[in-house]
Amino acid sequence: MALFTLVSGSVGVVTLQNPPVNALSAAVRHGIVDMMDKALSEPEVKSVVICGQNGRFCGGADIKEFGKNMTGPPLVPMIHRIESGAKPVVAAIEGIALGGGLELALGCHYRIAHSKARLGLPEVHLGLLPAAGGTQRLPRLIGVPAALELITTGRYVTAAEALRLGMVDEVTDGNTVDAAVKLALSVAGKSLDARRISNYPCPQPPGLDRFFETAMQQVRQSARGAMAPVACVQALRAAASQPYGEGMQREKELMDTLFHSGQARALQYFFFAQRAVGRWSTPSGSRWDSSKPRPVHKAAVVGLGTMGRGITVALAQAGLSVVAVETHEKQLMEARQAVSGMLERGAKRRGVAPAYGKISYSSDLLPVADVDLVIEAVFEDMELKRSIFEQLSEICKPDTFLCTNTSGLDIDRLASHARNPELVVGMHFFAPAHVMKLLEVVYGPRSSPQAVATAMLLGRKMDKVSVAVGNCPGFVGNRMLKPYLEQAFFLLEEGATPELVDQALEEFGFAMGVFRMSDLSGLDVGWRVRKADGLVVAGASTGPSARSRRGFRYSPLGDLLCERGRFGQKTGSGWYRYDKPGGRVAKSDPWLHGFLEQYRADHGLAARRVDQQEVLERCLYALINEGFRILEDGIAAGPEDIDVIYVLGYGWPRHRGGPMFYATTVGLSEVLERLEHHHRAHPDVPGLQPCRLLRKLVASGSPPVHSWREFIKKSRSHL
Ligand SMILES: CCCCCC/C=C/CC(=O)SCCNC(=O)CCNC(=O)[C@H](O)C(C)(C)COP(=O)(O)OP(=O)(O)OC[C@H]1O[C@@H](n2cnc3c(N)ncnc32)[C@H](O)[C@@H]1OP(=O)(O)O
Repeated sequence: MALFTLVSGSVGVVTLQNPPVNALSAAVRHGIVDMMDKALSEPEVKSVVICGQNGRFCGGADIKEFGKNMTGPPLVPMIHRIESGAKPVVAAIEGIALGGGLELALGCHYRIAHSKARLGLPEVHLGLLPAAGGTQRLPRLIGVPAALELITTGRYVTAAEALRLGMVDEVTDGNTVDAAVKLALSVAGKSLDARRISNYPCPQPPGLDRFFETAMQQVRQSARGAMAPVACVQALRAAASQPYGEGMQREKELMDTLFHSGQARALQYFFFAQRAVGRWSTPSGSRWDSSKPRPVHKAAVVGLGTMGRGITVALAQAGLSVVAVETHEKQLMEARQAVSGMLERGAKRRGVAPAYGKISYSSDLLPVADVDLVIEAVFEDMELKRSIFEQLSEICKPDTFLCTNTSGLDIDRLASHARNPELVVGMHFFAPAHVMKLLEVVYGPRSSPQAVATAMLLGRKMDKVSVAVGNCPGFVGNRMLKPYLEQAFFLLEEGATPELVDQALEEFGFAMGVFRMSDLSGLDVGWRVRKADGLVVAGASTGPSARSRRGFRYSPLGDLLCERGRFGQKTGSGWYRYDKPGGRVAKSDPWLHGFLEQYRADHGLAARRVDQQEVLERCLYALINEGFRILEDGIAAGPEDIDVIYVLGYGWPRHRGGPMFYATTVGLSEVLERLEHHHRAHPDVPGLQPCRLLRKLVASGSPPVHSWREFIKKSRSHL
């Protein structure tokens, strides 16, 4: 909806009304068209201001309408009517002007922004491009290179940057609508010829062809198979090389393809999934809307290794006072220096002062006595963590929340060493913790709803997407990683190479294949876990038991590399070789290939041809199958939780929506059939045995992903 009011006798103010973000739903578009007709036709109206209700200009097209039958006036002619009208129109931008909202503002003749407003064209994150003239007007206004950067990244800019770039005419700290009315009064009756952006020539970057070739190369490289960024470059190229009308036609053609694509569906699903995870629930009935978080003003981080440092920075940047504890003096000094550097770089990027003063450092635990919440981030060792929890229980206030950054240890066991087990939750961050968006909040059977709610909110404050998950070995992310890694090892035994497996996964869209990733994070991490699980048998053996544990197939390949000191990048060799310890560029390693051949010979394994499709099916479907088990077990409440964890924490390509969404695009019955096929070929691999929930979903006609939560709830008692 849109409201019309006449202000100061001659300014028509059109207010968009569609909480919470004044998205351009069909009703809003109808409202704008009607109110603009009124403003342009009524003689007493000399100029117009467009603004949004509740301090938010406009969040763009209504994403909830996509994928449905689109009705109502289309955006392009609506914006054209505003631009070509005879009366000056001023956009009063408060809060946000995003996507179609910014395109609407670009169709206005003047733009005033509040100093706290953010502007951007984020369509690329939804698998789209700004197709209401954004790709044609923005480069005409701010130049091709700046427009290209904003449109291909979807980055939001502050009002100050928008002013510098020339996107807005004025920035105000005061009342934006009042300032816009004042401007509207002053420009009434003046010529609009120089204010219609579509009439501007598009400034040509020098060496047009070369410029776009380079841009296209860079975008293709970072897009990892996503179509929208590529289409954005194509639309910008049309803006730079064709008249406005033809550019608009090209924009439309590109949008028509994107709008109906599977990638757009996946990315739009993911947009809502990131928000859905905030509405968490647990099997015991705790819920986001009935659990009140407690305020956290002061927090402590215990253990200042890589994770602890990142967590300290993220807490300080969120405005909390932090006590950072490291008992080894030398490491404390190093950590202090590293944290200061991270704060400085972060502050520079965000254009604010570094939050040095928020952090106090200590080599003992005593200063944590008055904090509201502690995050323990020491070495992944249950005994060590147990002893810290016991000490914290003595030192801290009785109501202090005790959180652990474990990536897989038993939260409930740790809680049993705390004075108040109900105040214990896991806060599993991902490295680097001040950068990565994901936080797994792990609740044990004794965690109170308030502890979960507090950790979830704290994560949001730290600019993370928090996902609540239940307690089990590996939680959600690492638990699903296990069958994925296992399949990759088995494929090597059967004839594949790390290069072949990684190439298949990277072409699928992963930032890194499984072996390059394993080299980066360190092979010793998994080795330690397998040792703790009693799976590692020292020394190479070739008997029938060498490749079997507890009656199931097991590959000792990772263990054998670790025994040889090949821990990955840090030691200069792992599944690949590197120039030096700490080197980053993975090179194919002839030693490794020889080692695999010898291994197969020792174990009587005949190498066979493994193709990319088999790599994807074995690795990804095994991972997805574990995802279904996690849903079945109630460890994650819905598929959105799993998908958010995998995209934000494990490099799953966003344009494929996450593993559970991806399964729906393949077809659940196809996933089931291929798992059955691979399980028949490898009956000693339980990870390939389709789980009951998957079978049940297929038997029920493969209902859409958004209905799984309800489906699981209803069928849990029968599973
Ligand atoms: C073939 C021709 C077709 C023509 C199609 C025309 C295409 C037009 C291009 C576009 O405009 S696409 C949309 C571009 N806009 C965006 O991508 C905005 C995305 N939103 C955000 O970045 C944030 O939501 C925000 C606006 C900055 C607000 O952030 P905040 O943290 O304050 O709140 P949220 O929890 O994110 O959102 C609150 C609530 O609002 C819902 N929502 C947000 N934006 C939209 C939107 N554009 N359409 C519909 N709904 C929106 C969001 O989902 C939350 O609701 P929920 O119920 O919790 O999910």
